[in-house]
Amino acid sequence: MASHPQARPARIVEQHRSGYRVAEAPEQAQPAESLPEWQRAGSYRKGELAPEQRPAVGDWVLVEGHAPKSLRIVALLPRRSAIKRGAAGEHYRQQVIAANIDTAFVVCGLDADFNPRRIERYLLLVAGHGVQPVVVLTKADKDAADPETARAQLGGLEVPVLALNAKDPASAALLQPWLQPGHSVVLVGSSGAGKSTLTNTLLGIEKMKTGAVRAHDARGRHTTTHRALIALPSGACLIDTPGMRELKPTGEEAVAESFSDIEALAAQCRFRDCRHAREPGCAVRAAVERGELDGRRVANFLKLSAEVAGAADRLAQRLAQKAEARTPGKPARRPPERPHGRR
Ligand SMILES: Nc1nc2c(ncn2[C@@H]2O[C@H](COP(=O)(O)OP(=O)(O)OP(=O)(O)O)[C@@H](O)[C@H]2O)c(=O)[nH]1
Ligand SMILES: [Zn+2]
Repeated sequence: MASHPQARPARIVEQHRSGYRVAEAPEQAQPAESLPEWQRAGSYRKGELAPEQRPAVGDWVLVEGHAPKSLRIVALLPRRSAIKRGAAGEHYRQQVIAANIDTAFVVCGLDADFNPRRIERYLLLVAGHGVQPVVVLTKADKDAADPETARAQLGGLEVPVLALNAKDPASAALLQPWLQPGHSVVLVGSSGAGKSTLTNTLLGIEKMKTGAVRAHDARGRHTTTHRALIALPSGACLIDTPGMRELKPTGEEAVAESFSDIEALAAQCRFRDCRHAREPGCAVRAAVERGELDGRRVANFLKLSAEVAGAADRLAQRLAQKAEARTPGKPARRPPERPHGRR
């Protein structure tokens, strides 16, 4: 504020390829011009602003001027929390899904789309930084829905698991504890899970387009195409996101927190570096054999741990390269013949 005395705070409510929409009050979304360094989309090269350093939906910014002609963003304010994933592609990159979030609803249908392993992956990505995850199982009204079996398959989770009919306001009212005034909630989940249906029900009007799902696998058709922050009548802010096909970790996730049941058992394994495969005295495998722990959850824990460790290595490499590029007196680009990783 000191460097922009005329500026006013506003929140990013939509992010498009062509730019941002910001709001200074509910229902007041306006297109705003952004800083030139945020507009250079496309390939992220060394020295350029990384995608996670640009504003995302939910971010607070400072704006000057007035819509429709001269409203412009002059600064990005520090984030309280951010939900991120690893971006698709060869180079290490992060993508911010939503910023300044209190709660993440991980939405999954109680139909052919129900997949406990995918829910575990979502939970791993959204947890941490003060974001509280809640599993929301939709389509509980369908004949084939079996919330109790679904809950049993999610055994071990230490997060609330709710089953509801996203089309029914009375049923969606189960979510009210997380939709208090001033709270920000993001909806994540695969296409067709019912995120837009839930948004419309909570809003009381058909604001978001919803799509029919394919009968054979209950997958949706990616009806939602961009992220948007919506002010709910309850006073909460809700961010709907398009279904994500790929959910890569960034390397910053706390696997131990998402799988605290397995971590607690692992502390009792005979070997401290037990990989819970064939080692004698493995407490994790013993729990699986006693039927107290789902072997598929353990397999997913090992898979996700390896993915997070791999991403963490790539992140460390990127940070080292950046630090080197910033060292004064050194050329920003290394000659190609220098051996990789040397400082
Ligand atoms: N019976 C029933 N149908 C639901 C429920 N939730 C969603 N549906 C239906 O499932 C289909 C997909 O719902 P959407 O809300 O479009 O799904 P989405 O998660 O927003 O999907 P994307 O926008 O593609 O990411 C629609 O036909 C909804 O009517 C529910 O709780 N009960
Ligand atoms: Zn073990």
